[in-house]
Amino acid sequence: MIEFEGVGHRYGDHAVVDDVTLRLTEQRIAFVGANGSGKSTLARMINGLVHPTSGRVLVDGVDPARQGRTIRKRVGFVFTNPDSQIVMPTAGEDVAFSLRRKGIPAKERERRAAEMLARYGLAGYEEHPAHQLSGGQKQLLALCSMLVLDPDVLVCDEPTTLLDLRNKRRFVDRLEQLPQQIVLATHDLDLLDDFDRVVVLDEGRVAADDLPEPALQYYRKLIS
Ligand SMILES: Nc1ncnc2c1ncn2[C@@H]1O[C@H](COP(=O)(O)OP(=O)(O)OP(=O)(O)O)[C@@H](O)[C@H]1O
Repeated sequence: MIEFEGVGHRYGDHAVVDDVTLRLTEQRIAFVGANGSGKSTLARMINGLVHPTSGRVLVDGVDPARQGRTIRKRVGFVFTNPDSQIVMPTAGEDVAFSLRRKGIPAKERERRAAEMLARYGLAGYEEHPAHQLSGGQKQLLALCSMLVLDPDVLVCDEPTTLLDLRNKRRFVDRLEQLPQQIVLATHDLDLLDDFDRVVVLDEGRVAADDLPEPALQYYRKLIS
């Protein structure tokens, strides 16, 4: 369970998140809101990339602001731009690199990397230069490199912005099949029909928190 308890965040005098209290127990949760409404800031707090300036966040009782290393083993984060996440020259090496601290022999790391790539539509791409993959393939590679670590929770910050419509759909279909709890910050409202819960943010506050249909209806009115 992910808990936000009276969470606020300020940059200087500017409050970008203001008194957010949420208990997130559902499997598929989305944060939506206008540009600058605080989606990324909240999402980043779940794995300790950003710390609250007031209140606290707990993930299964662990505070990411205090136990960042522990939390990052349990919470995987997929960024908007996969180039910021891809660190190795080839796709296979990139996925295998994630496993470097697990004490797994090199051959087994390679095998697991190939298996993960195959599962996400990148079979045979082990030797492919990672930076020559298409935008959509890079998104999938970033996802593979995260999922190979088998996190409990997956936080995705606008992971579909570089994808065409078909790949957006595919990406979200794949997310939906995962056993992990997923928190997705997104502007792609059409992808959220099957989500369990949509939290609408407005100027750093929770403006609506509901099933996708009523929450998105509220949001569309808010921005019209
Ligand atoms: N490092 C920073 N320093 C100062 N202000 C920041 C910093 N990071 C974010 N902000 C501000 O915090 C506010 C919320 O930003 P955030 O990225 O959480 O919004 P968002 O809802 O994810 O927006 P978008 O949809 O544009 O990605 C914005 O006004 C942004 O300018």
